[in-house]
Amino acid sequence: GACCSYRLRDALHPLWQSPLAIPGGTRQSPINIQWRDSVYDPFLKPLKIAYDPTTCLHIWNNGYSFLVEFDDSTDRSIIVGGPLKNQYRLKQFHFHWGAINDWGSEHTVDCKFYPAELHLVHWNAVEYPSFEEAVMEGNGLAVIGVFLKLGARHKGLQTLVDALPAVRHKDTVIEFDDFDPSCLIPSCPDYWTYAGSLTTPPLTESVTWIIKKKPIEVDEDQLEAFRTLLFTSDGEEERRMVDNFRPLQPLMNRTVRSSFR
Ligand SMILES: NS(=O)(=O)c1ccc2oc(NC(=O)c3ccccc3)nc2c1
Ligand SMILES: [Zn+2]
Repeated sequence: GACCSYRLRDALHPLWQSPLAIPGGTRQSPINIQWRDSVYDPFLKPLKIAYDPTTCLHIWNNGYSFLVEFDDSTDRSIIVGGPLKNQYRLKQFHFHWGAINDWGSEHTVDCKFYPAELHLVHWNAVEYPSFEEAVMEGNGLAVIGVFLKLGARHKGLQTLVDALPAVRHKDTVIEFDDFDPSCLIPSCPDYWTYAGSLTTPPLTESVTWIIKKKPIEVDEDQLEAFRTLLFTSDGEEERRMVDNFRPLQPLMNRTVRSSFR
């Protein structure tokens, strides 16, 4: 493959005892985005993002990452347009990161890792009654991926970082309200999009991925704050929450489209 031997790394990857391949898996994520192989699609619309900060509920450490969850009982926080035929409701957002700045993202661009990657997870509430139903359907989910790169301190991220000590251990949760995650999304409209899957169990092939071309900048202290979280519960032997990203998966019979020339 372009950057690495997928299967073996996936099968051996400590974090996910995933089978060598998902039975019949033809659209697994993450993937390497080879810029020159992506195909400009002039019919792709701009992505419209409309989040209501009052739908923000809480932050919790689920033992894989830390998630900020939203009230998805109405259409108050949605995305529409882009490659999507329906509007999708925001369910949660979370991050993936490395032990050091040389790696951490799930997707790569021309085989380059970023130190972290943000995922904003949405579900198709037009066609399905719940997230749990949508997660089983090919067009059930839409995840916006945003790369984080080392640079200037990110003011919007800092409110999140300040809350992390309270969710250091697995299965801890704190109330978190009035946060608008659109402050974490670059204003540049350019994105790549492809048909993929969840990158942690259940690994279902239900995700339309929308990967922003431009990264956001965060500083070293903010990345280090992510690395103070733990995979383990209070009282267990501490294991630092780092390298919570899945190995690259084969592109197989897929094309990555770009919204930009
Ligand atoms: N790295 S990923 O591909 O974005 C990814 C991977 C696996 C995921 O499982 C869930 N489940 C919920 O959010 C959920 C939240 C509340 C209730 C039920 C499910 N979201 C995921 C996103
Ligand atoms: Zn993720």
